[in-house]
Order: sequence, then C-alpha cells, then structure tokens
Amino acid sequence: MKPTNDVVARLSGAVKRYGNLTALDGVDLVLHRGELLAVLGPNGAGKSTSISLLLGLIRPDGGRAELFGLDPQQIDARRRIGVMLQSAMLPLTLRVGELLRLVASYYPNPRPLIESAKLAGIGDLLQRPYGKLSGGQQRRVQFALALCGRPEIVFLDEPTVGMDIDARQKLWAAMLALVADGCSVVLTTHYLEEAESLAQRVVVLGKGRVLSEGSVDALRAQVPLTRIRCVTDLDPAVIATWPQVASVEHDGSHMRISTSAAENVLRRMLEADASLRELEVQRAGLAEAFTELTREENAVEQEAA
Ligand SMILES: Nc1ncnc2c1ncn2[C@@H]1O[C@H](COP(=O)(O)OP(=O)(O)OP(=O)(O)O)[C@@H](O)[C@H]1O
Repeated sequence: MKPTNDVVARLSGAVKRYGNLTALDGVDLVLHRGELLAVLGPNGAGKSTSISLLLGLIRPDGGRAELFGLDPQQIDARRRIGVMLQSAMLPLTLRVGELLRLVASYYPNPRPLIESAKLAGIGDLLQRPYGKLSGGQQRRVQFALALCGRPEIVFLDEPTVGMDIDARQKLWAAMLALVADGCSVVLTTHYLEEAESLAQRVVVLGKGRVLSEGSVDALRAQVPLTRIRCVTDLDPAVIATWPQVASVEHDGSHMRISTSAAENVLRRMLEADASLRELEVQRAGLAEAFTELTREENAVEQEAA
C-alpha cells in the first residue's frame, strides 16, 4: 500500500449530472506519484468526465476533485500538469517549434524544447506549420505540448487514436520514460493492449461507477478465463451454449473461445471434431476481463429494469 501523501490527484465520491443523466455516480479514484493509471470503460462510461473534473474544466455536483491536495482550478495546481485531450484547438498557422515555445512559457520550469521534441518524436517537424501536419503528426505534437512544461501529472485522453503502429509504439515508450522520471500519467484508452502493457493500475468505469480497480494482474484474476484458439468445423453457436463458455468469436479462419473450464471445453471439442487443428491455449488477457466486467454490469442493469 502506498502512503497517502503519495497521492497527487483524487476524486472522492464525485457526482456529475447533466439534466436527468448521471454521468458520474460517486466515483472514487486516486493517482499516486510516478504511476501510470489507465482509466477504461465503454463509450459513455464517464472517463472524460472524470478527467475533466480533475482538470477543473467542470465542477462536481457532489463529492470532491483534488490536484496535489488543491482545487484543480487553482493556478498552482494547473502549472504542475500537462494535458492531451481528445480534441485540441491549436492555431493552425503557428509552426510546431513556436507552439512548443508558447506552451512551455506558461510553466515555471519547462523542459528544453529539443528534449520535448525528442521525447515526442517530432524533432523533424519543428519548422512545419501545425495545420499542415497529418492527423497522427498533430497528435504527436499535442503529446509534446502535454509534456513540455515538465509536469508532475500528464493526462492523456485516448492519445493514440489515429496513430500508426510505429507512432503508437514510440508514444508508449515516451509514456514509460515519463513514468520512469517520476511523472504520473492518467491514460484513457479503448486499446486494452495499451493498458495491459503500460499501466501499473487500472480503473474500469461503467455507467458512471467504478466497476473494478487494481493492477492488471489483479483484474485478470477476477475473471479467471482461458482463451482457446483453433480451426474447427464445429458450430460456434452450439459451443456458445456449452457450460462455462463465456464467448465464442471468429478471428479470420480461426475460432476464439473464452472459458473458465478450458480442459472440459477442449476435451469436448476434440471428441466432436477429429480435424480440429492449429490449437492455441492461453490465459485470458485484460480484454476478456474487461468484457466480462462490463457485461456483468449490463446484466445487473437489465435485471433491475
Ligand atoms: N456536456 C455534456 N452534456 C450532456 N451530457 C454529457 C456531457 N458530457 C458528457 N455527457 C454524458 O455523460 C456520459 C459520460 O460521458 P463521458 O464523455 O465522460 O464518457 P467516456 O467514458 O469518456 O466515453 P467515450 O469512450 O465515448 O469517450 C455520457 O452519457 C455522455 O453523453
């Protein structure tokens, strides 16, 4: 357990309503110094709302939001954070180097421009007007702007959307470099492999509530599933009705089955299909855990309705 003075950001019982819609319904969330926290959840779960509360862009209707123990709207708190939101309104005619210099000037102890550019992999873009860059290049510039002030916390709201694989991997490496340097990172993403390989801790939101919270391993352990992948002539709709089969999907020519009883399911499949081939059996990852957690939430809702 980390000491509580290690907490750099916190939501306590945060409630946010938009008319009749409760976007956040009592969310508790803490961020420790030097950790990468992934905030996951399906569309509309409340991820962006949670981040907006921590950034002081919106105010809670109940509960509290704190940055470094301060109100997030205080300038002393804001000077210690960097932000990359889903939509960035930046002046299109400014060159990337000019943008970086401008944003860095808001901070008391910014990184040297070259260091920020190197971390974000935009050293070759500094002379280019921002508006002339590709979508993926603009995202990298936005990342550079988020880290150029040497912030203690960086908030990244779906940062890798629109990036190719190479750019995404570079951004991952840069996030890890920030964390190694003692910076805390809050990352929202729909790419679960991103959370799986980067995050020390994961919070799963669903319909404005925290469904689960813990390390990636702890989350996986909550849903002890195994993934079976193979080529088979068996009918997926039939396999889906077998006991303890959580899901059956097609993956090209392969079938992918998630189950909590891998041995039983495999035995049954091998008995029923002598031509079953290209078999792989693997412990389920965060994706399956996430699907199960959010599915349980939906089922509870449907029962209650
Ligand atoms: N300004 C607003 N006015 C009205 N409703 C809003 C507003 N902002 C968010 N909401 C609603 O609050 C809920 C939570 O939205 P939020 O953007 O936090 O979800 P999210 O988890 O970030 O989703 P996504 O993955 O789609 O980005 C949604 O139902 C959304 O429609």
